[in-house]
Amino acid sequence: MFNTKLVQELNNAECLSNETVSERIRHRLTRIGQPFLANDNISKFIKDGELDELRLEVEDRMNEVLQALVIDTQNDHNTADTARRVAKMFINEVFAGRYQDAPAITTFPNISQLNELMIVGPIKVRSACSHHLCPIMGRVWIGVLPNANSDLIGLSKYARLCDWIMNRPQIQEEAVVMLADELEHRIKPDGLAVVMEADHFCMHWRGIKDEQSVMTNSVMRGAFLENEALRREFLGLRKQ
Ligand SMILES: Nc1nc2c(ncn2[C@@H]2O[C@H](COP(=O)(O)OP(=O)(O)OP(=O)(O)O)[C@@H](O)[C@H]2O)c(=O)[nH]1
Repeated sequence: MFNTKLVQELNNAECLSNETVSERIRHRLTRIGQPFLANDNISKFIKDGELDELRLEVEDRMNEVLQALVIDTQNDHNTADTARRVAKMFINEVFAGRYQDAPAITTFPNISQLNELMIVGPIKVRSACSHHLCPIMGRVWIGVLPNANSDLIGLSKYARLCDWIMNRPQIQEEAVVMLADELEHRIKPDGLAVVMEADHFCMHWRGIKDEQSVMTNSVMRGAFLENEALRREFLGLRKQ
């Protein structure tokens, strides 16, 4: 049961407090025990206008990071505006999948009762690893085995969903599972397969500096798990 008096009191307390916007949002999340890990979406907890405030707060803190790196942002024309650019990039672009609602996905009934394997890909994916915030660049293939009761979604929506999931700090193993969960929930197919193949710049650019290695992982659900021939067909067609 919604306690309107309590909600009102909490809203009043928020208005009166000196909290920063990130503290306000964090308190809303912790109050109800909602996780806010790097690859969680928290859009439902952000009120109108607060994303602009959040961007300004990230800009301030990014400026502090640059100060701590002993970069003279006052006199260096190249970095004078870097904090603002980075904050905008994090909130509006590369981590937007944390702060924005899921893309609108129209579903269509499976009138023709399609029950054949369908493959979409390669879909280009871009993300950043949760450990170093270095880029991850890769490709995804999705296999769907619909049934008569499945909902069909438009082709472009596979790429939009990938974008939404990957525009967060991620690790690849969790990203494929998140993507599979979203697709399964929306399409309700008999089988679902997701394969991701990605370059991790935390390995290429820094650290071990291995240019060659690529990580490939997959999630197989339903018919793709039970039916080896179907799985082989999907993996074979993906290679082509
Ligand atoms: N399993 C997994 N590991 C990842 C992913 N992205 C980056 N990593 C790895 O995460 C690890 C972080 O390891 P740490 O040992 O804590 O960090 P580090 O000392 O900077 O590691 P080095 O990269 O070996 O220098 C590194 O081995 C990365 O290569 C991912 O998507 N999945």
